[in-house]
Amino acid sequence: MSQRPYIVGNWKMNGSRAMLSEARAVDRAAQRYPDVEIALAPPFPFLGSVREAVTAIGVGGQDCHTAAKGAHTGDVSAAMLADIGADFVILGHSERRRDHGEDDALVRAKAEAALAAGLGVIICVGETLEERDAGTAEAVVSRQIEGSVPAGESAAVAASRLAVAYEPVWAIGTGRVAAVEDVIAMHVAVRVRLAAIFGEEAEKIRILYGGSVNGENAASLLAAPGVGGALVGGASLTADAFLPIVAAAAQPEG
Ligand SMILES: O=C(CO)COP(=O)(O)O
Repeated sequence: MSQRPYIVGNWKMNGSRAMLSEARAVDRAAQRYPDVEIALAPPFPFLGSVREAVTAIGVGGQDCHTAAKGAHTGDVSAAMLADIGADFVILGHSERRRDHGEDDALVRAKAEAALAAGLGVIICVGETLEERDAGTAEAVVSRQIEGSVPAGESAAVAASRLAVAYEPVWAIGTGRVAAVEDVIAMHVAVRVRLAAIFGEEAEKIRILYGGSVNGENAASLLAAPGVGGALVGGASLTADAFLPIVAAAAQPEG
């Protein structure tokens, strides 16, 4: 894979202004890892401050609305994210699908809005434990890709600004990381679906793994064929926990 590995910290609904110091520490350390693309997605209230505090890493939101503006109390548009200097947005995370009833069609509409606003997009997919046990994990994830990826985009836009995060729901926040061979198989399934939509440019779309990634398991996950990076939750909340994952991405063979 030609692109740099992409290591993204999703702070979810965690943090305070005090965590700006963690973002600054990650940003300072980023200079040591020019071969890794590093980014953080803080909660909306802190997004602007983090953006102003860092220079070497990307900054993104955790959601956006489908509309550019209007009467949508509590929502944030992709245009607003772009306006404050955000680089990307995470869309369709399983926690939003669960907490806010987001379905594939809505995720796709948000992705279209975000790409139109010039942002990068990370679309999250992943099966539940019941679906994995029933042997339907690949079918579920293929269906999510088909439904939530903006197929009308040009392959060139997808190749440069779209990423997919495979995050098995049962591995998120549980300490139970997926087996490397399962991660490889799922990433192949995602890639096949993306290739059906975008043709050979789909090779360039980064597919990240997410779910209990930490400094110990990152090297073996990131060395797996087809794994273009990691979407990290709990271990992204401090620079001390996050930077070993970045270091593993710089030398994935460990
Ligand atoms: O959901 C995740 C990232 O988006 C993964 O969270 P954890 O790393 O806490 O398991």
